[in-house]
Parts: sequence; C-alpha cells; structure tokens
Amino acid sequence: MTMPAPAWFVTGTDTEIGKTLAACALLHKLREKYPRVVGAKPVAAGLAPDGTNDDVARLRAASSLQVAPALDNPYALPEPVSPHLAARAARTQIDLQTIDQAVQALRQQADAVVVEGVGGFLVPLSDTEDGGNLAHRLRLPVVLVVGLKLGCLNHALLTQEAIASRGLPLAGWIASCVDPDMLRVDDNIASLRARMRASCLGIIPHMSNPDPALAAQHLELPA
Ligand SMILES: Nc1ncnc2c1ncn2[C@@H]1O[C@H](COP(=O)(O)OP(=O)(O)OP(=O)(O)O)[C@@H](O)[C@H]1O
Ligand SMILES: C[C@H](N)[C@H](N)CCCCCC(=O)O
Ligand SMILES: [Mg+2]
Repeated sequence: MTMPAPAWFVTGTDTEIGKTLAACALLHKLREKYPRVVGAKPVAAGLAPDGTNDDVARLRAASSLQVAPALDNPYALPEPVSPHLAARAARTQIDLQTIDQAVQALRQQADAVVVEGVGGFLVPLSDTEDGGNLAHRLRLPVVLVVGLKLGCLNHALLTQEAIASRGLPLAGWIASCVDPDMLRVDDNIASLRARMRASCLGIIPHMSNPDPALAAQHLELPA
C-alpha cells in the first residue's frame, strides 16, 4: 500500500455555479505537475437518454488517467433532482463506504485526484446523510467554488461555516464568473477575500466558451 495521492473535495455555493468547470481546470493544472491525474463524480444526478452524465464526461475528458466507472462514478442516477430523491426514484441507496472505497482505490492508482461533490455542500444524499458527511468520510480538504452572482456572498459564508462545523479543512476557494451581468464584481471579490478564512486559488473570468484548459491558467493549486 503506497501513500495515497493528494486529493481534494470540490464543493460549491449551489448547483450549476461552476464546480465542474473549476474541477476540470484543477485537473488541467495538476497535469502540469503529475502524470496520472483523475477526476471523480461519485454521485451524478441527471442522465442523458444514452445514460451518460455531462459532469462525468467533462471530468473524464480532463483526466489523464481513465478508470472503471465503478471508481469515478459509482452512482449514476437518472433524475436531475436532489440525490436523495434521485436515489429513491432509482430504488437504490447512496452508501458512503462504497464511495470511500472507490476514492481510496483512485488514490492508489493516480498521482492526484479531484472529487466533485453534487449540488451544494449540505445536499441530502439519503434520509440521514448529506454532502458534508461524504466530505468528512473521505477525509479530504475542501475547495469551495463560488459562483459569482448576486447572493453568492451569503452562500459562500454559510458554506464556509458548514465546512468548519463538520471539522473539515477549507484548502481554498475559487470564484467563477457565471453571471456576466453581475454588478460590482471586483467589490464582491474583495468582500470575499476579506471574509473567507482560506486563500483564493483564482478567479475564472466569464468565458463565452468555457474551456477548462484555459480556465486553469487563472488558478493556482491548493497548498
Ligand atoms: N466562468 C464561467 N464562464 C462562463 N460560463 C460558466 C462559468 N462557470 C460556469 N459556467 C457555466 O455554468 C453552467 C454550470 O457550470 P458547471 O456545470 O460547472 O456547474 P456545477 O456547479 O458543476 O453544476 P452541478 O451542480 O450540476 O454539478 C455551465 O453551462 C458552465 O459552462
Ligand atoms: C441536477 C443538478 N444538476 C445536480 N446534479 C443536483 C442538484 C441538487 C440540488 C438539491 C438542492 O439543494 O435543492
Ligand atoms: Mg458539476
């Protein structure tokens, strides 16, 4: 058993705010340093008619190591709803041990791993567990992606408190400019820098054609 590879859990201020773009950008950044880099989406909710999930496809495309689906996407749930509801609809149960074993296996095969959560940090995964329980079970430092739009300051600060209350280290935060019409973007970023208790790993500008390799140029890796 070799030392497990460095790994991070990527969460966000909400769904649809740039977690996958930022996670893929981190994968590209890690590929500058390591040969075998892999992304994982343990729980994906929302499948295309052909059974694929867009996040999983994007993470695989950004990875330099291809692995079995049981390892990078153990739960592929058809309905684009909260994972606890999607799991119930699929008559399955999201098991944290299954995900933990999959991520541990990835950390033995790869040189670096980026794990993308689902929705926001406290998204329900079952009647008793949430995304924070998963991050804690994986024992990974957390990277918070802040989707820059009106309301994100509250969501970022609430998520920071939740991460701390679950006893997890916040390795850094990334802002993604999802709303090209947001007012006072620089002042909002300055407000985050003043209030977030972790370093900013970068600001992904609004991209008319979002490209994780280009987005990677705006990021630094967590220490
Ligand atoms: N900086 C940006 N510039 C332009 N578009 C962006 C930016 N960040 C995110 N987006 C767009 O916002 C949408 C949601 O981004 P993404 O899929 O990364 O969100 P997510 O948080 O991973 O969503 P989910 O919760 O479904 O996993 C995508 O269409 C993406 O291209
Ligand atoms: C379907 C979507 N793209 C995500 N995969 C799941 C988002 C769940 C959000 C649940 C909630 O916080 O209300
Ligand atoms: Mg995503």
